[in-house]
Amino acid sequence: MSYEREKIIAIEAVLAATQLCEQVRQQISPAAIEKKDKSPVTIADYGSQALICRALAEAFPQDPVIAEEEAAALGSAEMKLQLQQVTDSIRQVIPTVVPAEVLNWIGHGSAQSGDRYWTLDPIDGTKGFLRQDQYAVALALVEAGEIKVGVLSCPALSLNGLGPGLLFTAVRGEGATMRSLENEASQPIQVAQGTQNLRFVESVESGHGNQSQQSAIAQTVGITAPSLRMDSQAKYAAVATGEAALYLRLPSPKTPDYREKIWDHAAGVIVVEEAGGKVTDMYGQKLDFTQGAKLVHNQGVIVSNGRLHDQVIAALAT
Ligand SMILES: Nc1ncnc2c1ncn2[C@@H]1O[C@H](COP(=O)(O)O)[C@@H](OP(=O)(O)O)[C@H]1O
Ligand SMILES: [Mg+2]
Ligand SMILES: [Mg+2]
Ligand SMILES: [Mg+2]
Repeated sequence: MSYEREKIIAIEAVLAATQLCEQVRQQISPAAIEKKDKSPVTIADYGSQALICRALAEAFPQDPVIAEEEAAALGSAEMKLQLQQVTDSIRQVIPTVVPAEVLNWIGHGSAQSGDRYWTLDPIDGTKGFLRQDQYAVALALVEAGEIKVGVLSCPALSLNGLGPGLLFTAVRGEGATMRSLENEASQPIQVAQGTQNLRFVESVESGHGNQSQQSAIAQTVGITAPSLRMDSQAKYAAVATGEAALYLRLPSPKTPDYREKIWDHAAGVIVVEEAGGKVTDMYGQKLDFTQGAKLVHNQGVIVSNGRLHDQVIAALAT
């Protein structure tokens, strides 16, 4: 089966959402709203989710969407001003939009499961976005547990003389490509083949991983360079393009029972796999995208150029 239409709609939606995020980031310094779990969210997270969910609902009305943000949080009485700000940010794209529609579109992303579903992170790396650092807009299509399409926009990323602002796309069996956000011309990407750029990437946020264990494992497999710390799924892009050989995300000792969210990985995983790399959990198991919003059967995420993978899993087992 061809996924051409899915790819085109996903790219168009992610580009529109990226533009909204960049406008929010550049016009005003984005303010953080605190969610129930104490993590931050912004006007741009909600605006991005609304735009992408609207596009998916229109093009693929049967497809469930499992997205990060919740309409109920933005729809409460004390959030009236923020809902208006989200609506205003969307008005630049859809002049007639009203707040109730915005809430409906965001709510379209509240699916819990599906055999064929989309998963969306409207802004991945919200903490990076707030620091004017790396962030991503990440959208993927999953069918029967297999990621089929991934679109990953990294508005603050520069690589190989392109950017800032890169878009990564992958379709299962068709390879992965990269282009600048401004220019449609795309080029195939590949993970590092030899020993060039023998370094690893990890989160900026120390609470999203185990940095001391990550350094120790990297050293065990022969990586002596200090880590490149980056917010968001831009880390997957770094491995997919050969900028880094490895991305390590081991469970934080502060949150040992944390389970990774599917939208934090799906788009990045297919981009790396189609660029020739490998992704598993810390035990070498495939990430299981059949269990709803969380990767309940997996812990830790190891992303590599393939060549280093078995060594890393072996080092973690000792
Ligand atoms: N204790 C934890 N361990 C691992 N990931 C966590 C975490 N708490 C939050 N996260 C996730 O880490 C993501 C950011 O990853 P990174 O640190 O690689 O930039 C967040 O995505 P959002 O920013 O979309 O909320 C959030 O889902
Ligand atoms: Mg979040
Ligand atoms: Mg995220
Ligand atoms: Mg997010």
